[in-house]
Order: sequence, then C-alpha cells, then structure tokens
Amino acid sequence: MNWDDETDTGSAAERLVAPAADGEDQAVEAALRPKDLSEFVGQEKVRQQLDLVLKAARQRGATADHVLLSGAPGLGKTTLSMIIAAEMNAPIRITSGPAIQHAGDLAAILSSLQEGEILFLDEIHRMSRPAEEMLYMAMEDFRVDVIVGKGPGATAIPLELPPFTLVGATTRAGLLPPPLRDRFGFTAHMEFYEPHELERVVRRSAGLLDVEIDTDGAAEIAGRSRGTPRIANRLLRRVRDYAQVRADGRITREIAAAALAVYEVDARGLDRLDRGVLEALLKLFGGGPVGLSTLAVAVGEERETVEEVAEPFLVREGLLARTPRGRVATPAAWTHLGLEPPVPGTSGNPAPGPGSGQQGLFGA
Ligand SMILES: Nc1ncnc2c1ncn2[C@@H]1O[C@H](COP(=O)(O)OP(=O)(O)OP(=O)(O)O)[C@@H](O)[C@H]1O
Ligand SMILES: [Mg+2]
Repeated sequence: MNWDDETDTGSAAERLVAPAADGEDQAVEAALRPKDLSEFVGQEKVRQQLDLVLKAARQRGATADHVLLSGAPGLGKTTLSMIIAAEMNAPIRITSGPAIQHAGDLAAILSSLQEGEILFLDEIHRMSRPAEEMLYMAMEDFRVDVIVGKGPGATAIPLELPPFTLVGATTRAGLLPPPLRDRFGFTAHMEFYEPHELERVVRRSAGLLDVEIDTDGAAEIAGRSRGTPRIANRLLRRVRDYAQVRADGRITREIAAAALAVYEVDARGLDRLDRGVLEALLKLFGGGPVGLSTLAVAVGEERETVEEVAEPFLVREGLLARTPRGRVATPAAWTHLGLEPPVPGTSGNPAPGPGSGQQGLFGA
C-alpha cells in the first residue's frame, strides 16, 4: 500500500490527522518516545519477537541480527530503532535512504561504525542502486569493496567491517528488492493500533506532558486517532490547548469531543476532507458508483488528493470501496453521516442512469 503519498499532496499537508511528522511533532516526539520495550505500547507480536531476538543476542554476547521495520508512518519505527539500541546498550547511527545517493556515502558510514553499533537506515527503499548493492555485501559478510580510481584502471580494495546491526525502516516493504529483504534476520510488520492501545499511548503522553486526563477523555482522543500513535499525540496536544483556554485544564470526554469538534476531527477520526468526499459520494451520487474524476470535481479537490489522501483511510475504515465501476459508499458510510441508505431498486441509488456514459463514471 502506498502510505507515503498520503502526505505528499499540497492542500492536505497541514491536516491534523496527517500520518507524517510535521515540525511540531519532530520537536516534541523525542520527549514522548518510549525508551525501552516495556514502555512500548501495543504491537504485542513484534514486541515479543524482538525481545527474543535481542535477549538471545545479548546472552551470546553477539550483535543482533539485522532488523527490518515495516509499516505506515507514525506507528513507531524510529522509536523501535532507538529502543533496539537501548536494549543492546549500543550506540546508534541514524541516516536515511535519500541521504545515501552514492555508494561512497555508504562506505564512509560503514567504515566508521564501531563494533556492535546500530545503523538505523530510515526510508531504506529510497536508497540508490549502487549503495544498495554495497549494502548486500556489508550485511552478509561485513565487508565492502571500495573502488579506487576510474575506468579500466579502477581497483576494488576490500575493507573489513566490524560486526554491526542494520535496522532498516520502510513504509513500502513491497518496494524492497528481494535480495535486500532476504538479508534481514528479522522483519517486524507494524500494524495500526487498537483504540485501547492508543488510549494507553494517550494516557502515557499526558503523564509526560503533565496534563490531567481521565479514562474517558483518553478513550475519546484514541478513537479519533486513526490507529496511529503520532496522530494520538498530536490530537492530545490540541485538546490540551482547548482544555487550558476554555476549561480548567483537565481533559474529560466532553472536553476532548468539544476540542476536536473545533478542529473538525469527528468521532471516527475523519476530518473535513474525508467527510467532504463521503458527503459528495452520498448526497450527490446516491452512494455511487461514481468515477474518481467526477468525485474529485464535486469535492473541489485534485484527483490525487482524493485518491491518495482521503481514500486510503476511508477504505481502511470500510466506508468506501473502490470498484471497477467507480467509488461506492458502504452502508457504514450512510450510518456514519447519519443518513438513510437508499433501499435498493428505489430512487437515490440509480443503476446506470442519465450521464452514465460519461468517462468519469468509469474512470476508477
Ligand atoms: N508503541 C508506541 N507506544 C507509545 N508511543 C508510540 C508508540 N509508537 C509510536 N509512538 C509515538 O508516536 C510518535 C511517532 O513514532 P515514530 O516516529 O517512531 O514513527 P515512525 O514509524 O518512525 O514514523 P515515520 O514513518 O513517519 O518515520 C513518537 O513520538 C512516539 O512517541
Ligand atoms: Mg520514523
């Protein structure tokens, strides 16, 4: 699934429910990051598996196997990489795929690693090809060939590396070439979080931010956080503002709901854009099917914004389906917007009717 693009589209960049980190997130996230595995909320499977991998390595006095962390933005990949370093009591070096454009960049980093160091390579799917190939050998044999000179006179000088642990992170595991994927000893697939898990994230963060919050208040924020801890923490900060300015600073369910109403994040985590798309689909097109282009024009957004920013979450929530005939609302969409679904065979959900020959209707 293409999670990256959910963040790349112009007008949607400043959404409160965007999964990618904004400037404020980056400033506060370090303070909210769990420091060890026991503080890391949820992801039970991944936590158990990782715990075993790391404990076993520690018992053997060896460096841990290479770890690949895959999952949507804001689910805790960077956080886990730091936890791995902390659990291994090892230093961590942080870089990213886009920062390594030449194999030489990678060689410089690799050759300066200490024994046992954790190399965190974020957005590993965006590394250049030559660097990737150098990485294969480094991961497998702890060796790189440094090419000296150019053309026919060029020679490869082998360079031994100290054993290290590569922790790669990607939002797009499917884009990794199989030889690279195969060189990781352990792959952690991060899932979206359950509401009760996000509730714990919110309560924990509130504690760190010194904000008073009750269980219902935390649940209210959790339910609107789209399965993503980063969004939960961001909504918490906006609710805190509201509680401070409009109330006595304490967060209850009522305060959380009122605050997020101001920011137009509804009970299920849909924002103005998401609701706009759903509303157009239901009210103008009787629930569909309608083509993407037509829907985008009706909402007044770019096609890409509807397709890449709004739809992935609506599909994930089971509110909208992409079919070969166009976009279709599910019964849950009608319920969510408080509308009556049309009874099949009556008006409101016409079988191909007037205008069905338009290209947009089939341009799914
Ligand atoms: N399991 C968790 N428990 C508590 N807090 C978490 C958890 N996972 C993530 N967070 C919080 O969510 C925020 C975002 O997490 P993180 O930066 O690790 O996400 P990411 O997967 O690296 O995102 P990206 O793909 O954008 O780099 C962090 O500030 C962290 O505090
Ligand atoms: Mg990250």
